[in-house]
Amino acid sequence: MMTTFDPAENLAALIRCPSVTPAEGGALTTLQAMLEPLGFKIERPVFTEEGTPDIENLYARLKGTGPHLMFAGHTDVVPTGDLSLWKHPPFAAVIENGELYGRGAVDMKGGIACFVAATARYLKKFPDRKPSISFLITGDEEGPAINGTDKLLHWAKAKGESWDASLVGEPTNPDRLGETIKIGRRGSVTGTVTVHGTQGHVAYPHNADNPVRGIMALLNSLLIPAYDQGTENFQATNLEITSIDVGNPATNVIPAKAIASFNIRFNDTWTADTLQDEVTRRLSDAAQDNPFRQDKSVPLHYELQWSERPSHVFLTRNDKLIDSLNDAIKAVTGKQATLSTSGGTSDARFIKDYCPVVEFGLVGQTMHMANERTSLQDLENLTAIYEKFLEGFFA
Ligand SMILES: N[C@@H](CCC[C@H](NC(=O)CCC(=O)O)C(=O)O)C(=O)O
Ligand SMILES: [Zn+2]
Ligand SMILES: [Zn+2]
Repeated sequence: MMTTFDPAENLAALIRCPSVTPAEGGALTTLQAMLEPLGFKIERPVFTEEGTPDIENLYARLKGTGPHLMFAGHTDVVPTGDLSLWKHPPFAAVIENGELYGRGAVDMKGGIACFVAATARYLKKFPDRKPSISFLITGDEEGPAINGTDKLLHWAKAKGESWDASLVGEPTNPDRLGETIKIGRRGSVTGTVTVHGTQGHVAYPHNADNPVRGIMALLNSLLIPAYDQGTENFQATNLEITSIDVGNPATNVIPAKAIASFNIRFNDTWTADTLQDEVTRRLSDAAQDNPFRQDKSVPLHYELQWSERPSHVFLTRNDKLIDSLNDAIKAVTGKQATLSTSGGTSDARFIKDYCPVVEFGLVGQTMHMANERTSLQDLENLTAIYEKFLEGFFA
């Protein structure tokens, strides 16, 4: 039987499972082995959808009386990237100088490890209480997120489950534990622009049509002017160009086409639809008025494609939940957390339709990077915060 009181041991066991989306990698089995001895009943539904990988998920349920708290998160992790950049192998869970290294250490196997340790400690401290707790954990958050939390919530509700509150353990703190609670997230859309030109000799550009000249003006129009100045609850909308590709190894050939991808994180000035309309309009205007193209008699030939389903902007602010979480944070760290909607999106966007939800986890500085790591002290403190939160929730 696993001992689950130590968050660092829990995290090390989870990190040793190479669960890069969509692989389960043993992570859910390891979590199951931690939760079963605590009295949880475990189910492992697999969801499928054409065109996406099958995904394993886990729903663990401790039936009790009173309100029902859902701990939510994901065991899948992003790829390691270049292994030579890692000080320690990404799935070895090495501890050095009080820090535990490994892919998923903060995003977000660390949060799950602390959920488990806090629950184990709480149950030991109050053996006569019968709290109602569930773990809703997916293996598809970092990927398309189609066979994960969204379907798991629907599946559990269809079985008669309902929740009074949810705590998501994503790494919400930028620098220090206790700084930030997330109360919503920006939206996200991803697009690709392809400009078709005419390949030719670089010394005879009049016989060719250079698509790089075309795409420069299109991309410029996507960056300037700014989309907005930010709103009460959200940062300004931001577009990042993530790739520009012409597939051209030669220095004396004008390429036939240029392809660029971009991602926009947007605030509540926009919906995904209105933002996509704005992008379409900007591209159309820039295609007609392009200072870089020499022969403007031929219209610029380009196409725009949207990839993935958009993530919508949302707010989850629930003052009662925030106050009780802040009480726990203050008791452990002495800090009063500020409320934020910055950073990436999260599965709270699905949970908010079922119950009040709040997000709080480790320090996220190294998430998705080489040498992802967390301090052991933060793991202890986060466990203490979650335990205090449980005490308040079930008081
Ligand atoms: N591609 C997926 C969702 C991807 C979610 C991902 N979230 C994070 O990295 C969390 C970071 C944070 O907590 O700030 C993202 O924002 O890209 C989909 O579209 O469904
Ligand atoms: Zn995450
Ligand atoms: Zn992530």
